[in-house]
Amino acid sequence: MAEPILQITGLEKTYPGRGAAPPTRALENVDLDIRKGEIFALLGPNGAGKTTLIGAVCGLVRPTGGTIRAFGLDLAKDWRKVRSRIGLVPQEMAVDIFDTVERSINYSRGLFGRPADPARVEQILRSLSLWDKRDAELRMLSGGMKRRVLIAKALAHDPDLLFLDEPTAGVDVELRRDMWKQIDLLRDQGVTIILTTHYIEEAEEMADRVGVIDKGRILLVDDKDAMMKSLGRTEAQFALDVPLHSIPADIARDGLHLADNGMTLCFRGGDGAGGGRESVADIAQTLARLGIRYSAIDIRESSLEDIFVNLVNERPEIAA
Ligand SMILES: Nc1ncnc2c1ncn2[C@@H]1O[C@H](COP(=O)(O)OP(=O)(O)OP(=O)(O)O)[C@@H](O)[C@H]1O
Repeated sequence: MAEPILQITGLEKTYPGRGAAPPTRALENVDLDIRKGEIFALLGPNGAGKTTLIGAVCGLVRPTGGTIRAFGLDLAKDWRKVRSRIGLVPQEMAVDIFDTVERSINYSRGLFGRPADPARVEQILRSLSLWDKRDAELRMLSGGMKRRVLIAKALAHDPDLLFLDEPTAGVDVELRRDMWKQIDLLRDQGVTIILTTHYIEEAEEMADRVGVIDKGRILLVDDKDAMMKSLGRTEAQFALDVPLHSIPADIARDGLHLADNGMTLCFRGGDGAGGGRESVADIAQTLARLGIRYSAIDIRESSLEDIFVNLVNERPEIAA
């Protein structure tokens, strides 16, 4: 197999403690390979280490251990070459706010050694609906427009690897749609994309692979579809007409319990590949045969969000 576009091995980051605060081990022995051209979603709760991981690859955070290789180069040795091929859309703007939109995009392009290319810059600005604002000072822009500028700045030097840190947190629907259009376009151009998101449905829709990180450790990395198949579950709730005091032996199985004082029969099980639905059909038929009536069945397949929450919650605490 071709060498991954990004190869992270044994990455460690411990932030030193300040005053009475102890040091924080933000990344613990992180191994991660990113394939060329994929969209990889990194999911994790607040403080999991997502921004630290991105920061380490983008040179904003100095790792305390491990190695990072990108494009076949060692980041520690060929820092400039590697960084010139990486784009980063950070969570917040940390730029000269008196600059104009166009100047700041041109600056970003020049920063990574790309020759001036007004046509390309115009294309980027137009694709993000920023062309009309090109002469506006950044400080005059709305929050949403600032986010668009951050994306434009990250794209200005045509990176091969793009990081988006919480790209759609707090943005309006229109910007979110534009953002995903952009990401689709970039994917078609062969750009590799790594994003962190709290909107798990977006990862579900867009990502090829998903990694779950919690407390500085990677818990799981898998193809999204495979993950949803192997960890997905079917959930069903039967709203009973008359309460049951116990589960009849004929339908007894793992994942079945009563709730609402016996008024709801709940099932959770299956394999995310249809097995759960068969069980639900079987339960429904048996209830009918036993003359146990119900007014409704509420059935749903678990989402990536459920899988993520379960993974993070089920993880045993690591002894300090
Ligand atoms: N500069 C810093 N100094 C000390 N501790 C830090 C620093 N930056 C982050 N941390 C700590 O490192 C841990 C990981 O933080 P990080 O920002 O990487 O998490 P995250 O997954 O990006 O969280 P969020 O989803 O809230 O952005 C947290 O415990 C955080 O408090």
